[in-house]
Amino acid sequence: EEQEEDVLRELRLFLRNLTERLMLDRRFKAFVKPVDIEEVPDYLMVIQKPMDLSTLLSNIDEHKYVTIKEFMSDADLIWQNALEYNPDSDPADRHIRHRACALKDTMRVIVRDELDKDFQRVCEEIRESR
Ligand SMILES: COC(=O)N1C[C@@H]2C[C@@H]3O[C@]2(Cc2nccnc23)C1
Repeated sequence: EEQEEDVLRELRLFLRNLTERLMLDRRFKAFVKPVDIEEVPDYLMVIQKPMDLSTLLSNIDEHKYVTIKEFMSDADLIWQNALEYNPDSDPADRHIRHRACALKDTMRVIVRDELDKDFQRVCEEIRESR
């Protein structure tokens, strides 16, 4: 019903604002666009489900997410993939893992501090009703 679409519109506004803030943070530059498969030819041999902030933004606009949990499942792929593909002790790998951990923590803190718990529950009820 219309009230449900009002709720989902507000969720999309929150998710776009969150994603755009992450995209503007220079620590997360490596996560803004998909890893370039021409530059990194073995990437898809290691990573089954690539994800990046621009793809998250497209998914939001395509109404893919009805709950914060669904969004976070995709968003978590970004830092999980980075930890998996860059596991070595060399400085470059350690640097991107550090940024991946900062992305994980930053997302969670913003959601905890800024997404109302009752609003989250309403979104879950909509998902369960569909
Ligand atoms: C989220 O980003 C990543 O997981 N990576 C891993 C790739 C390995 C290394 O850094 C990345 C891009 C790149 N391009 C050219 C040569 N080497 C690299 C970014």
